[in-house]
Amino acid sequence: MVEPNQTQRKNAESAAPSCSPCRGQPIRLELSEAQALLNQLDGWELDESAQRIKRQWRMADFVSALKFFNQVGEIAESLDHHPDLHLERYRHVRIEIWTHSAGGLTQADFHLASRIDELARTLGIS
Ligand SMILES: C[C@H](O)[C@H](O)[C@H]1CNC2=NC(N)=NC(=O)C2=N1
Repeated sequence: MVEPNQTQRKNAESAAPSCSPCRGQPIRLELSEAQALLNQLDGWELDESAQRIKRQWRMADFVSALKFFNQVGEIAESLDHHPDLHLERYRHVRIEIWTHSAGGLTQADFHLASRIDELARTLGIS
């Protein structure tokens, strides 16, 4: 299958209802809704406040971690939804996602997380 280019992907994402919190009034999820969506992801968990989701990976090395973050950044830009990226102790990465404008979790966070999972699987780091 031919992969869509960045513009095609952006157009497709613009039509995706899961990204509406990025553009309109963000709808904050109830805890039970967030937990149900969390169950569909690989390795993500709620943080202590239950207002964010987070996942961590150990990369091969520092450069691999930076490359991973660059690719995550491209996904974030295409969705206009941006995660908090942490790189500590040489190769330990942690990503936290929440919707700033909602002060908590929305569907857009889970959509972004699933795209990051897809990338991680492609890179063989899941
Ligand atoms: C103007 C722009 O669309 C908004 O600031 C977007 C950008 N990326 C974002 N990312 C996240 N995680 N939450 C937001 O509320 C958010 N808002």
